[in-house]
Amino acid sequence: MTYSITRAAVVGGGYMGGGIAAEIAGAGIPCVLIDVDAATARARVEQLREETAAMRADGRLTVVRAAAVEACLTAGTDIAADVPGCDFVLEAVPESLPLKAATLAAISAAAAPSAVLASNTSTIPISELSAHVDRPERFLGCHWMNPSRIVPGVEIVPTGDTAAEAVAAAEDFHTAIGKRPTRVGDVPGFVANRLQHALFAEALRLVDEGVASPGVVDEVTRSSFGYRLAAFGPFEVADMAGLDVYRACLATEQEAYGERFASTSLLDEAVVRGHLGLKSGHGLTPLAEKDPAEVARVRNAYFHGLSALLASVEGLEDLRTAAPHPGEDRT
Ligand SMILES: NC(=O)c1ccc[n+]([C@@H]2O[C@H](COP(=O)([O-])OP(=O)(O)OC[C@H]3O[C@@H](n4cnc5c(N)ncnc54)[C@H](O)[C@@H]3O)[C@@H](O)[C@H]2O)c1
Repeated sequence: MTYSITRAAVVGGGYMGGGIAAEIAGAGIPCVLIDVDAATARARVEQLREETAAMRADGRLTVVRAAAVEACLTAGTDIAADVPGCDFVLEAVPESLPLKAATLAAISAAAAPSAVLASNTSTIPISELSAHVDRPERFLGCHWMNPSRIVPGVEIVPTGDTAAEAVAAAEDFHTAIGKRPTRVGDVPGFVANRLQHALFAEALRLVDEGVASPGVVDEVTRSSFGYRLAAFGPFEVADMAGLDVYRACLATEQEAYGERFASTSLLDEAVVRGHLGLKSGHGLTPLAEKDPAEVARVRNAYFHGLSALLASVEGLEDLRTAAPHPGEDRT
């Protein structure tokens, strides 16, 4: 039987937890927000209600969703009082192992045995946290992305102990509230942050080596490969560019920068078999098997749409213009 989530709690109502609680409530599921104390939770819920009204006024939220936030989002008192009646409890306190361990232990002690418990940790392996809950079979990672009220992706991270039913419940729940859950393995940083942080670590090295300033790294990223990433993932991009091309590029970079740029057997074997991506009709993703003209048409439609969108977003360029420091005379 499918596990039904009819009442949820989010513990830690900060930047992420507040938005997550509002999203759950916006889908019509009663959600209680718990923070360090009742007054903090009340203030945060009030702020989320104001944010919801502003989003509604801007046309970025439907009347139904805004009304659901109003009706379903409440401020809690504490874990012991509010967690027992919930089927799903998400921990979203700051990224500190001891703090998360203590919070999860308190949640676990208060929760019904059948409740699904989750952590929104960005990088801590879920198996390290699962030692602090009584029922590891009901515990997993549910990693939302920032800003949580808009970005659809949620990484679902089971451990070796998580029961299949709890994983299915978390996936069904996130789908039902309008998110795009994706199951991934339990490693530090999971998939999203391991990729993001690899990019950031390399960006730091480029600046450190004097190759480019932070502003130049950002501009190159935005104006080149960053353009693609909302529509095409790295494997699809490689299939479009040519897997032999990517392998040759990696070989040059491996020679210069070492093992972190090494190819793997997945890419090597594809190239040896002549599976070079779109140009050979076989690659690492279904996109490689599509009609190249159709891929180009869809890709270009997306690029043109993105160009128009970027040009239409008011204030975007202002974010990149250095503002005078308070008291600084720029006249
Ligand atoms: N900020 C991001 O972009 C982002 C994105 C994805 C995931 N995350 C993860 O989400 C989690 C929360 O991050 P954040 O950015 O929302 O942090 P935050 O500092 O904005 O919010 C943390 C909240 O937890 C509350 N809190 C602290 N101790 C508590 C306790 N003992 N009991 C209850 N509440 C407590 C704080 O008062 C605060 O409201 C972290 O694990 C972080 O890594 C963050």
